[in-house]
Amino acid sequence: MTSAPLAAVTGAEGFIGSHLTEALVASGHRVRAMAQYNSFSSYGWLETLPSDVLDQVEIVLGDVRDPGSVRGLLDGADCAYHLAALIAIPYSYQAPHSYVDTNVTGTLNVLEAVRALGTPRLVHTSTSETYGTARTVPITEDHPINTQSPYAASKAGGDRLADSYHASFGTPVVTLRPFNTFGPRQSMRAVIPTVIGQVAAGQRTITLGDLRPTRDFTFVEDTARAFLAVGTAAAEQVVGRTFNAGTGGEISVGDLVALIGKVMDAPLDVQEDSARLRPAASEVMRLVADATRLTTATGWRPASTLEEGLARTARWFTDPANLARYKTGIYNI
Ligand SMILES: C[C@H]1O[C@H](OP(=O)(O)OP(=O)(O)OC[C@H]2O[C@@H](n3cnc4c(=O)[nH]c(N)nc43)[C@H](O)[C@@H]2O)[C@@H](O)[C@@H](O)C1=O
Repeated sequence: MTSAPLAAVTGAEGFIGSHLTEALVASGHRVRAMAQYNSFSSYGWLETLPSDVLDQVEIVLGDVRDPGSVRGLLDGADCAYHLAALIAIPYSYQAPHSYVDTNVTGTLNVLEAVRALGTPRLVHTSTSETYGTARTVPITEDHPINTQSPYAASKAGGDRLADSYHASFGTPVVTLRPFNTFGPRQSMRAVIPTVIGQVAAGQRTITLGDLRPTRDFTFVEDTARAFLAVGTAAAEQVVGRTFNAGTGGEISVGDLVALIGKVMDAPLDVQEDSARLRPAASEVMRLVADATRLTTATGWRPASTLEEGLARTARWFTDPANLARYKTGIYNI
């Protein structure tokens, strides 16, 4: 009897990582999940997954900045999914060294472990932010890279390392470039949970930063399925390639607020807080995915409309049990 394939996941305790862990288990994988040690001794969102999922998950403490723990995580894995990253764009203006340590050196450590161990496949996580403000929409993978924040630069640095390892050593890496992912368990600092939280608290005037940027908001279960699709597709379809993952839909932040109001049955006004504005040349004004390459190679298509995803997200964030978890602070990852 052959045992279930083993997937090693960095960042498994985070927002997208925890959904990917569930999707991997549902599709018959065992998961070895790296959780970062912190003084709360928490395994982040992994702790909240149902026990029939956790039965298939081995949690190991580690940190992508530590080459030894990355190697231990990947040892014997059939596929590695590298999602651990610092992700908040505004904080990257304050602490750029931390972003390079985790997002660039951390990725280098994963690539080195894959090379040393001969891991059959690595799925590396990029971001739509690497494109900067779109010159043409929808954005294909051939769009120029234009990094407008230290965060985007650190992610592009990891992407370039991944490309160079494929070219130099034949490392079997696939790069997935998710557009704005949202859903249950997202950090309360992201725009959709911010608005839902304000509405749930009874506010009808919503205070945000810039209302003009447009984004392609993609429901987290669709993003998780995109990871699984590139992790399991035939090697010749995906290895050495970069794939956008997004719906192709476009909505401004201002119109998004109105849509959340519709979904939550609460007519909303919106006001701008200048303290929340990003430096003007750093804000990415337009991001919309062309995911044709991913659909052609793997058959992936988004299953949720924005409205359906928002409704599920609003239901989750208005459940007091879920909100209470954020009060500890340790789930804000
Ligand atoms: C793809 C990308 O996705 C995420 O980055 P994000 O785009 O910052 O995500 P978000 O959903 O919080 O913002 C969407 C838009 O909304 C604008 N916006 C206005 N006013 C507020 C506001 O008050 N709060 C927030 N959070 N955003 C605001 C903000 O300026 C931006 O234009 C990260 O996961 C990142 O890791 C990543 O890679």
